[in-house]
Amino acid sequence: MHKYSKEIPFPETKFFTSIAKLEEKEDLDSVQSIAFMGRSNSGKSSLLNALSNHRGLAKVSKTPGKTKLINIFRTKVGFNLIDLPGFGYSKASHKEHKDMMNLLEGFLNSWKQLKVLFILCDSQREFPEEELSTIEVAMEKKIKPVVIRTKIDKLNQSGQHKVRTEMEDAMNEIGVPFRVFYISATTGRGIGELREFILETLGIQTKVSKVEP
Ligand SMILES: Nc1nc2c(ncn2[C@@H]2O[C@H](COP(=O)(O)OP(=O)(O)OP(=O)(O)O)[C@@H](O)[C@H]2O)c(=O)[nH]1
Ligand SMILES: [Mg+2]
Repeated sequence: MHKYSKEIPFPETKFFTSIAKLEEKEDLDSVQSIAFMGRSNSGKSSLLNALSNHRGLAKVSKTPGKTKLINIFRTKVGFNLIDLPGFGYSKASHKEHKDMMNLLEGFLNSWKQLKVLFILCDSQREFPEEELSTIEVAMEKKIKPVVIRTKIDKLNQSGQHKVRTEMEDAMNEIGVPFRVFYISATTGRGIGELREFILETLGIQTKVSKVEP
């Protein structure tokens, strides 16, 4: 049994593989998995790097639509961190958007050991209806949906307050509470708390055993 402290929780997260289609998944979904979905440019790859404390792990880009494949990273304790392709970037055609949404839906339908679906949304943007429906879809499928409002460093106090209110309204709209994290991959805000949540949800022991003096 690996024992991690909260401060250094995902050491040795490594790139495992990429797949373009769900038909290629074979038994990749036989270990516990958490996935990150969200619009292009919402900060999925940046968050993965911040969580694993590994700057160059997932490719970060100023050009939206960088991550087109399902990128699978694996931690030493054997769980998958999945960087899903971003959707909804302006240059994508209608067909590309549809294909991407089908891929994401197929993912939710077929990935066996998916424990948490993180839905990322840039704090500077309004929370979209499509993401709200995704929360409901995940709940129906008994996958825990968790919203992550990213790039919180870009907002002042009143802006942050507005984002919190927006999420309260979203919960009222669907009538079921869900967990929300407010994070910044740039300053590290909320990252520790998020790590703790992930490890607890996956049942991975977070306490480091005391070494005898
Ligand atoms: N200020 C700030 N910028 C951020 C933060 N997280 C990401 N960014 C920036 O946002 C842009 C997009 O980040 P990515 O992590 O590549 O976004 P993505 O969701 O993986 O995008 P796709 O791969 O296109 O789907 C980059 O320019 C990042 O540097 C953050 O917490 N704060
Ligand atoms: Mg990306």
